[in-house]
Amino acid sequence: MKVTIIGAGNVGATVAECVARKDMVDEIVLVDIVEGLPQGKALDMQEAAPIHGYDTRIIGTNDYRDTEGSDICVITAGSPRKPGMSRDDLLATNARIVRSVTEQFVKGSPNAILIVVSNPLDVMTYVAYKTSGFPSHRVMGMAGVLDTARFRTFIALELGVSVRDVQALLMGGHGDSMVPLPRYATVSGVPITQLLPKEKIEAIVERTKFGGGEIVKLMGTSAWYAPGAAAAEMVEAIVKDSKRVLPCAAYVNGEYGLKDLFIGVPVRLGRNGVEEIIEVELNEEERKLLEASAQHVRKGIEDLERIEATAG
Ligand SMILES: NC(=O)C1=CN([C@@H]2O[C@H](COP(=O)(O)OP(=O)(O)OC[C@H]3O[C@@H](n4cnc5c(N)ncnc54)[C@H](O)[C@@H]3O)[C@@H](O)[C@H]2O)C=CC1
Ligand SMILES: O=C([O-])CC(=O)C(=O)O
Repeated sequence: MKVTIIGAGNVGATVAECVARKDMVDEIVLVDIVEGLPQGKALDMQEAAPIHGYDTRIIGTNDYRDTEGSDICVITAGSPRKPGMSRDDLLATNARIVRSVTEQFVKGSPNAILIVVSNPLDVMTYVAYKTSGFPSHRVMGMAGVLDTARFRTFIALELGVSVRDVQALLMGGHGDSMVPLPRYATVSGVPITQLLPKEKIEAIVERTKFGGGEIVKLMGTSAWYAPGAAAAEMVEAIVKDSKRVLPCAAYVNGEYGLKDLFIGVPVRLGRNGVEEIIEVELNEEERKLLEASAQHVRKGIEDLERIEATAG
C-alpha cells in the first residue's frame, strides 16, 4: 500500500504522521512545491520510526514520478484561511492548485482513491473529481469526520463523559451551513436530546458549525491536528477495507434529492472507496437545512465557473 499526501504543510504533515503511526502502509510519499520542505519533514518522521515503532517508509519529494502507483492520495495543497476570511475566499486560488496537483498525480496513479482536504472543501472535491476523470466512488472529501469529532468533543465536555461513548452524525457542506443532527447524537445509545436541555444543544451545534473559525481566530491560521487525524481515519478505513460508516463529502446522484455535487453524507468506506451512500431519515427541518447547504455548495461551483470564465 502506497499513500501520497500532496501539500507538506500543517495538515499534510499531520496526515502523514498519523498514517505512519498506524503502521499500516508500506510507503508514504509527501509532495510539495517548496524544495526541501517535504524531504525534511519526511526524514524527520522516518527518524521517529524507531521510537514509535512503525516500519512505513516515508519519502519527501517535489517530483510526481515518486508518487507513481499510489493506492490513495490525500490532497492538502493550498492556502489556509486567515482571520476574517471565509473558506469560500480561497475558491479561485485553491482551485488552481487542486486542479494542477490532481492532473500531475493521476497520470502515474490512475487507479488511486482521492481524498481532498483543501478548502472550500466540497467545491475542491468537485474540482478534483472533474479533473481526474475518476469514477465518483474513488473521489471524496474530508470534512464530516472532523466536524463530527468537534461535535462529539463538545458533547462529551458538556456531559463530562468519555468521547469514546459519544456518537454523532452531521451532514451538508463544510461551511457555516453544515447540518449537525442532534437527533442522531447519542451517548452509548442514549439520544442527547434526553440528556441535555435544548439551549445547551443549540449552543453545541453553533460551536460545531463555527469550530474551524474558532481556531483560526485563536491562531491566525487554521487547524491541523484534528483535520490530520480525521483524514488518516479515512485512509485507514480504505486500507483495512473496514467498511466504516463515516460522514464524507461524496458525489450525490439523486440521494437526498441532490444531484451532481459533493456534499457531506454518511457513507460506507472500504477498499473501493465510497461503497454506499447511506440515506437516513430526515425530518422537514433537517431536509430544508440540507437543501440550503447544498445550495451554498452549488453557488460555490457556479462562482468558480464564472471567475474562471472571466479570467479566460
Ligand atoms: N477539509 C477540512 O476539514 C480542512 C481543510 N483545510 C484546508 O487544507 C489546506 C491546507 O491547510 P494547511 O496545511 O494548514 O496549510 P499550509 O499552508 O500549512 O500547507 C499548505 C501546503 O500546500 C503547499 N502547496 C501550495 N501549492 C502547491 C502545489 N501546487 N503543489 C504542492 N504543494 C503545494 C504549500 O507549499 C504548503 O506547504 C487549506 O486549504 C485549508 O483550508 C484545513 C483544515 C481542515
Ligand atoms: O477553518 C478552516 O479554514 C479549516 C477547516 O476547514 C476547519 O478547521 O474546519
